[in-house]
Amino acid sequence: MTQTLTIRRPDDWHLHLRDGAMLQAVLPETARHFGRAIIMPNLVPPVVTGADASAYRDRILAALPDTMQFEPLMTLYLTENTDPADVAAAHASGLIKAVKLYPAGATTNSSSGVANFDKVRGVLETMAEIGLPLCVHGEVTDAEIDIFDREAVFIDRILDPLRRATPGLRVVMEHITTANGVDYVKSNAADLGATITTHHLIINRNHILVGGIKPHYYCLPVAKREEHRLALRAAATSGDARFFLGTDSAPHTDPNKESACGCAGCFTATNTMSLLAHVFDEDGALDQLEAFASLNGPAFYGLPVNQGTLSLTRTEHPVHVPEKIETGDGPVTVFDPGFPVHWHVTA
Ligand SMILES: NC(=O)N[C@@H](CC(=O)O)C(=O)O
Ligand SMILES: [Zn+2]
Ligand SMILES: [Zn+2]
Repeated sequence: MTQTLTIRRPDDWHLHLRDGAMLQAVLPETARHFGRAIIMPNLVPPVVTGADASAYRDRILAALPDTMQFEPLMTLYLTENTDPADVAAAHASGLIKAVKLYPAGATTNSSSGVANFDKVRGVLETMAEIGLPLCVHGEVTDAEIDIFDREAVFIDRILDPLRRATPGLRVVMEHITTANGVDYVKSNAADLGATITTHHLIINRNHILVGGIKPHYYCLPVAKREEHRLALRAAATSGDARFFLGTDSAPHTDPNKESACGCAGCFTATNTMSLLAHVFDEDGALDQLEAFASLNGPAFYGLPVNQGTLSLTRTEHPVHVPEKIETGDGPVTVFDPGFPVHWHVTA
């Protein structure tokens, strides 16, 4: 049976575009379907100042094919030396839409992140005053904390005290992976939101480890138990405006993933919208896909929804997705859900 769904053009509220040859190759994969994306600043070296963000934005727009329309929403990488005045100026000019907090050492390219939270208090207070959201990679890095507990411990030890110390600060918990994250968002007011990735709606930790290790399913925060995946699905498909799509599409070349010390990150830009339609269809929630992918994010960030629409059609034959995309840095494997997907992006 053929079935069609038309939604407002979606946005991606957490995206890694990288730079140079990788940027050139992955940008069209997102711009084909998405109107805007929050661009993660974890380049090497990171995007720290307004001047860095302006130059990176120019490189993104230069890499955008003429036939495509896409607006990069820039962010700054919070360091212990970040200048509140520079942040305020970059926000006032419209250049940046958020600041990103990486606990030092938590994930890919996070060595310049925050270790001593007292050092960023001034920036956070400025952000609360001007209404600029803080996007948070929510994992503690303490060696003695089990990697599967790092998100839950972060909420208790870092995030909740930080929010209490900075009233009015708007926070997005990025790529939540646990029921603890879902519950924490739900138990708070509208100044707290969360992004959920496509892959965390599909895989649990068994997918990574059972029957042989699957490097292309390894990302941070690492996928958790099935009960957590189900909590994420319930949140994403609920229509609750505090939950919205952030794919965390994070390209790494195959040699860097398929190695003795493989990089963290799943590349989902190519097939995210097909996968989401599949997931929402499976849960009988197709009518909530637009809220999750196209409406809730702009509402949180105080931006208008996109003009234009995206249509998806369910057909008898499954979608063909390339196994890899070629980049100037080497091949990048596209996330494979491990089941056939029948929802095609058709317009
Ligand atoms: N999610 C990941 O596993 N990796 C991201 C970093 C991040 O979002 O934590 C990356 O930049 O590769
Ligand atoms: Zn992260
Ligand atoms: Zn990310």
